[in-house]
Amino acid sequence: MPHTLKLLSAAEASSLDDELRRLFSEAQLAELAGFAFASAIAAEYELPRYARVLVVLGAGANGRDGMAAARHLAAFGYAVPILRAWPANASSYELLVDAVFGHRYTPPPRPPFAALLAALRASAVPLVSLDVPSGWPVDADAPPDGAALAPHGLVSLLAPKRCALHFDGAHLLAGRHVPPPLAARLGLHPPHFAAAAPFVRLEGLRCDAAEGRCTLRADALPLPPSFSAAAAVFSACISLVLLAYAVGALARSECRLFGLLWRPGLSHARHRDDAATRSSTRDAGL
Ligand SMILES: NC(=O)C1=CN([C@@H]2O[C@H](COP(=O)(O)OP(=O)(O)OC[C@H]3O[C@@H](n4cnc5c(N)ncnc54)[C@H](O)[C@@H]3O)[C@@H](O)[C@H]2O)[C@@H](O)CC1
Repeated sequence: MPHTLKLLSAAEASSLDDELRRLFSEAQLAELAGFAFASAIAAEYELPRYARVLVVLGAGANGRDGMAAARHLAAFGYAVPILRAWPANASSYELLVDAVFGHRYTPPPRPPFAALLAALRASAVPLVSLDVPSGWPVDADAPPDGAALAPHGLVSLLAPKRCALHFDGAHLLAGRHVPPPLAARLGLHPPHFAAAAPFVRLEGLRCDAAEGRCTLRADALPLPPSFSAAAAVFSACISLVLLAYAVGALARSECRLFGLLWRPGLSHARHRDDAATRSSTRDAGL
């Protein structure tokens, strides 16, 4: 069964924020999102290929979480400098991280952000956006125009936003700190995350803008623990049966090779023949 992802509108994303702010402090939210974002980036943009990273921050919570992600990326071994302005050597970086706007952006961009988005758009360095590609209208039914950012990757936070319908690059989902009862109440329906991973790659994702939904191919998701345990037991049983069969076949072929094939009927017959031979030999006085 394919898994249908819940896509949040800007209003639904804001309600989720309000719920989370009742449960966590701002600092906790930043750390949880920052670590999850950084872990997803590190998995998709591995060291040493993407060692030099430029994280571009906005003034809202998306920028705050981007700052925390930058700190975690630095702890993972990436080189993430702290700069006050767009650097002259931006093209020498190996990865750009867009944490300018999240789901509370309303177009069009005001100065100085219009110039910043244009610089990000013009760069040939791979770009990954956090939660929302900055400048994309969150609830848009149509794909963004040609002047919008075209990120290589998108790491959605907690649930993809509606505009993700129009994104067809590498898509990951980060953050699993929505308590399950709250996720159920909001109908978030998150996919299964592997073990303790704070993110999941949305491989096999198919978004249909006309239907207004994104589905994940069932076989592309990590299996829930109960399924993987059952699968492990099942495959162990199959392996044992095959092994036993192979050992039996090998033993039979070895026996044949040395003329030792044991067949109950045959061995009894031989035994009888031997006994008959012995008694006739005795009778004959030999
Ligand atoms: N850590 C967590 O668990 C959570 C983090 N969240 C993050 O917080 C983000 C939402 O944060 P915010 O509500 O602060 O909003 P944003 O981070 O989207 O930024 C809003 C900021 O951008 C400015 N802005 C909006 N439109 C603009 C325009 N046209 N031109 C110039 N400036 C503009 C606003 O004045 C405000 O300062 C989410 O996208 C997500 O990244 C939230 O989803 C809540 C949960």
